[in-house]
Parts: sequence; structure tokens; C-alpha cells
Amino acid sequence: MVTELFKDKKAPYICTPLVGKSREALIHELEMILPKKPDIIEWRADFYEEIADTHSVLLTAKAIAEVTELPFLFTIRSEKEGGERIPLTEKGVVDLLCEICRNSDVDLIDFEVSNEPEYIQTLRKVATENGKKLILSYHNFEYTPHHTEIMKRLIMAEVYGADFAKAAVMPKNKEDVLRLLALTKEMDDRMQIPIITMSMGSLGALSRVNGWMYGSVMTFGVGGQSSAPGQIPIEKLKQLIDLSQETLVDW
Ligand SMILES: O=C1C[C@@](O)(C(=O)O)C[C@@H](O)[C@@H]1O
Repeated sequence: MVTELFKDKKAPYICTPLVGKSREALIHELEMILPKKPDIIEWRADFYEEIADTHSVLLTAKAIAEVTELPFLFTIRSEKEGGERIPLTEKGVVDLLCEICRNSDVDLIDFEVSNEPEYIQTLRKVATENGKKLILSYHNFEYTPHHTEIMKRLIMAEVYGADFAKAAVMPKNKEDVLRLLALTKEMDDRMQIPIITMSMGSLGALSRVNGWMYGSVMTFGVGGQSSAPGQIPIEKLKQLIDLSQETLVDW
């Protein structure tokens, strides 16, 4: 399933966020980023100034899909998990995500696993009916919770039928980063779906480079502007990953 979306590319897939506020800014950002060769584009639509105008959002999604055939991830990150403040209720977000599933060329959508179970079930159904993949995610911009807490979120994502389970947490020290990596390996061994994990901030940047060694299939790199602390520019991220994959053959 992962390879079907990413053709025969090897994990980790480098995802780069688009955070422009307008259609023009987003297209400009995208054109600047494409030569850097990311594997997937994430539109962080919570930055979009016309987020409350469904027609405008659909037109912009169309404009993005016309510029690139790369896998296209659509995310409205909730404010409570580190996103921008937007004039939509949780129900409004779900309605918009349903519209995106039905009427756009987006390939994947992201929704927080802490949202209402009923909304998650709706999105799972609508995404499936329209051939879209669902990422169920968990973010903690304050600290790295106890591993049982992070595991619980990843398992919940799988139970809800996600195609990918994702967790992004903030470390306070190096031990937190190492804990996240060990947990990634453990969960990758236990779970049936691919997982995506990252430790944020400057300390956590290590996990963006070597998370793949522990089973994380995606890493977020900066193309234009970062969407979370600790993201590394795509070019450097690619070099570091390529070099380690070439040399550390048993990982
Ligand atoms: O969830 C994630 C991961 C992320 O928070 C990061 O830490 O790279 C960046 C977000 O844009 C994305 O939606």
C-alpha cells in the first residue's frame, strides 16, 4: 500500500509542507520546492486565509494537483495540536475534509486521532469510498509523554482503520528522543500499518534523519518554510539519509 502510492521509492518518504496563505503564494512555494525533489507534498490548509470558503479550497487543491503529480497530503492541523487558529468548528473541518475526499485529486488526508470517534469513522468511510488514504495523527508540542501514552495513540489509529499512524512529540532532553526512537521500533514490529514518528525541535532533528532505521516511513523536511520546529532543509535531509542508507546497509 505504501509502495503503491510512492511507486517504487524506498522509505523514508520526504514530505514537505506548503504553508502559503493564498493560492498564488502556495503555487509559488510549490514551484520553488519541486526542484528539490520531495517525495510528497503536504498542504497545511490551516494556514490558508480562505479556509472557510470550500469552493476556494477546492480550486486551490486543483491548482496544486495541476502543478505536480507527487502524492498530495491535505492537512488541517487543529489548533489544540499545534495548528493555526481557523474559523471552522471541528464539524466544519470534517465537512471540508469530506468535500476534499469527494472532489479533489488529494491522495491522503490527515486527522487527529484525538478527535470525536464519530468524525473519525465518517472520514474513514468517505476516504475509502473515494480512494484516499487516511493518516491518523497525534502531536504534543510541549513534551514527550510516557511511552504507553504514545503507544495508545498509535494503536488507536490502527484500530480506527488508519492507513498510517503518526506521532510528533517534543523532547526536553536527549533521552526523550531516544525513547521515541525505541518506541518507534517496538510499534513498527507490533503494528500492521506503517507508522510515522518524529521528535521535534533541534534535539529531535536526529529522529527526522534516522527515524527510518527504527521503522518510521515518512519524514518532514523544509522546502520553503517549516511547519514545525526542527525540520531540516530537504537537500540536507536527503543527503544525510542517502549517505546513511548507502553505508549502514544492515539498517
Ligand atoms: O504532523 C506533521 C508533522 C509535523 O508536525 C512535523 O513535526 O514535522 C509537521 C506538520 O506539517 C505535519 O502535519
